[in-house]
Amino acid sequence: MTALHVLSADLLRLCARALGLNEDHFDDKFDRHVSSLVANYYYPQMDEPLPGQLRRGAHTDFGGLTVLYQQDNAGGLQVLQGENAWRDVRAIPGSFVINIGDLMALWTGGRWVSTMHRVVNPDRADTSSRLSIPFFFQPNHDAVVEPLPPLAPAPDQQLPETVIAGEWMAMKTQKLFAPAQ
Ligand SMILES: O=C(O)CCC(=O)C(=O)O
Ligand SMILES: [Fe+2]
Repeated sequence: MTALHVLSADLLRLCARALGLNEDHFDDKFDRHVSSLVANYYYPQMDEPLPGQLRRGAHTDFGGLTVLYQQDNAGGLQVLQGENAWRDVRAIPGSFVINIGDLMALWTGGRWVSTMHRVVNPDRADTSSRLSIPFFFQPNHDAVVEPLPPLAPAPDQQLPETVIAGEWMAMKTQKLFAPAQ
């Protein structure tokens, strides 16, 4: 957990530099970060999935950045490229996948995209399980998140103007666990 935090903090400094900011720009937004390390275990699919059922439905991650380990050679993770092209993200041994989360997207006025991703079902003959371990690097609960000057929201983005990080994450979590309509 410490190593993941150190890595994420390094990535955040790189993000700040890439945005033309001082590298410590995000420090006071993450000095009481509420990050989590999660293990996703996907059971072997012995029965045929229901129509439209995925191993993991399409979503964006809620927070700042995600550092994702996925089990070597398991496959299944896909990211949305453009409007409707899903692209496989193969596991490269010894590497992590880094996702931009909703709050980082908001900081950049939508110029950096909060990656829509999903996990598709294996072939019917493939009854292996799958493991992934994301580290969700989440800002302080009370961090105010809004587009960084001079990054006004890009006109084609449907992003809120400003959010409190904790409120945003609570709202997204509630939606995630809400019964299907
Ligand atoms: O299992 C994966 O590769 C992705 C997991 C994921 O997207 C998540 O936990 O938010
Ligand atoms: Fe995710």
